[in-house]
Amino acid sequence: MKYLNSQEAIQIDNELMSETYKYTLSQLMELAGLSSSMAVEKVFTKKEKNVLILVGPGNNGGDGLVAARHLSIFGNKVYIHYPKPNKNFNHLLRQCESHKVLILDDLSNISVDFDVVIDAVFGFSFKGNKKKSYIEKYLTGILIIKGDIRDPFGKVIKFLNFTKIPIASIDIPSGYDVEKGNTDNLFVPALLISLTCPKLGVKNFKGRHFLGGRFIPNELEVKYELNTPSYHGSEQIVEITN
Ligand SMILES: NC(=O)C1=CN([C@@H]2O[C@H](COP(=O)(O)OP(=O)(O)OC[C@H]3O[C@@H](n4cnc5c(N)ncnc54)[C@H](O)[C@@H]3O)[C@@H](O)[C@H]2O)[C@@H](O)CC1
Ligand SMILES: [K+]
Repeated sequence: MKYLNSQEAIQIDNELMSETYKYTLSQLMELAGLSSSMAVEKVFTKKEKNVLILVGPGNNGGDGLVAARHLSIFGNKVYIHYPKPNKNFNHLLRQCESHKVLILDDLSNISVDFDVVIDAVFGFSFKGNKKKSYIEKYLTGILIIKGDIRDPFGKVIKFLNFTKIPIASIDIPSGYDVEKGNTDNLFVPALLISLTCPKLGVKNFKGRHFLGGRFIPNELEVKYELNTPSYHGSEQIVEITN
């Protein structure tokens, strides 16, 4: 199967929503979030789990909001930490609320015993700024997160780095370089749900790895030589084995 570079991931996303293929973002996000929630259910089999979802500012965060709704509908107790709400996704937030998803404002003082934390902070549009963080290291002598992640998300990635709760990442672990991967020695998730196709940065990922987002027309599959594994029957996810 092909592993996408950042340019290809953006290009395929744009093509899906072009005049040729006419998908809307809402449709793609619904399928991305649904498949992510199904992979979490498959791997974390406990009933009525406590699930925490860390929601970022872009479309990866939107996938997280959709997953939150489905996981709640599946019978879990779902909380979201959503420090910078995106007004484009107000409808998704309202749907979460109406499906009893709770909002957790503060990550520093958690009283719930979570079974899994879902990383829906950044996807394929994450940009680190190495130069600035190396200057900071030179000035302070300390380098905790080298990727220069702007707050409030610096704190969220720090939480992922230190937590003992198993992590499930949507599309790519947040803070990883989309092409070079975990160059900053960040957390390693137990589960990864790649959408469309995995990104180059997770080529050496060793945990449970699923492909989701079953929306690629065959013409695009052929054009980009994706060679994705076949989904079975009505399944929305397929496990990738190395
Ligand atoms: N075709 C696909 O595969 C689909 C992808 N979707 C999702 O969309 C994601 C890509 O979404 P977007 O392009 O909106 O971008 P992301 O969700 O990857 O993140 C962009 C946001 O992160 C912020 N950001 C980037 N670098 C930062 C830094 N160093 N510090 C702080 N903030 C930073 C940006 O300001 C922007 O708000 C994919 O990874 C996937 O999860 C789905 O929603 C729909 C279909
Ligand atoms: K992510």
